[in-house]
Amino acid sequence: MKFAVLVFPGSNCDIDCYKAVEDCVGQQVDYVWHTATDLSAYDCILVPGGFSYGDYLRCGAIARFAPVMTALVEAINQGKYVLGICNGFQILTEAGLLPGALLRNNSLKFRCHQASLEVVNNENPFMMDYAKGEVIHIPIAHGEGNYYVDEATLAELQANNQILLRYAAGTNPNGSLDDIAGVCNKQGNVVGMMPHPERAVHELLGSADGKKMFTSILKAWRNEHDAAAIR
Ligand SMILES: NC(=O)CC[C@H](N)C(=O)O
Repeated sequence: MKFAVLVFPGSNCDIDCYKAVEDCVGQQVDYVWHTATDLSAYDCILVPGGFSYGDYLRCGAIARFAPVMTALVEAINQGKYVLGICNGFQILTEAGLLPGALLRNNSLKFRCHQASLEVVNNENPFMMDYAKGEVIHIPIAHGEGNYYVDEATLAELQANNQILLRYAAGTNPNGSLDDIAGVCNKQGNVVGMMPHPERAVHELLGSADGKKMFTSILKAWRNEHDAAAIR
């Protein structure tokens, strides 16, 4: 399985994502610059956190126009796996690849601390190794993580089981609607989340709870490919 980590001017979690792939699943991984126009070599594309284009206009609002985004849409349409983390999540919503928008935290402060999350859906390919209802600890670090969707879209997300992660009851750090910390698209191959699983891949970092996102996606990819080989 081959991973890509997209790099925009201002990305600052690209190295963490790269190392997390190496450490958690030992698979091939490349950095892919925002000007790239071909992602056909990759099975899973990580859109890392940071401050792409300095967060000017709005977080993710400029990155969505980068040349690599056309290739990303193609990859998504081919069913490849995409995980947007923090600024990556913001970029995916700005690009219309995930529903909703990330508004300023209701505190108007940048929040940077360990967060407790509840696994809402473990049927998604990125979530298979977690148990449904499990509480996990993954850090957050954002100023604009306040997830918002209109009422009709929220009902759709709930009905389609597209909410993957919620902040544990009473711990919502940013005002997100319905305590939402992570969602997927209707097809399930595109996931966006504000917490940083790549920063929680070893006990030495304070938690290893993010590791299963990487092991899950490898397992999902292998299952899919074994099934294809049998057919
Ligand atoms: N860690 C991040 O990716 C931060 C995202 C964005 N710059 C924010 O502050 O909301």
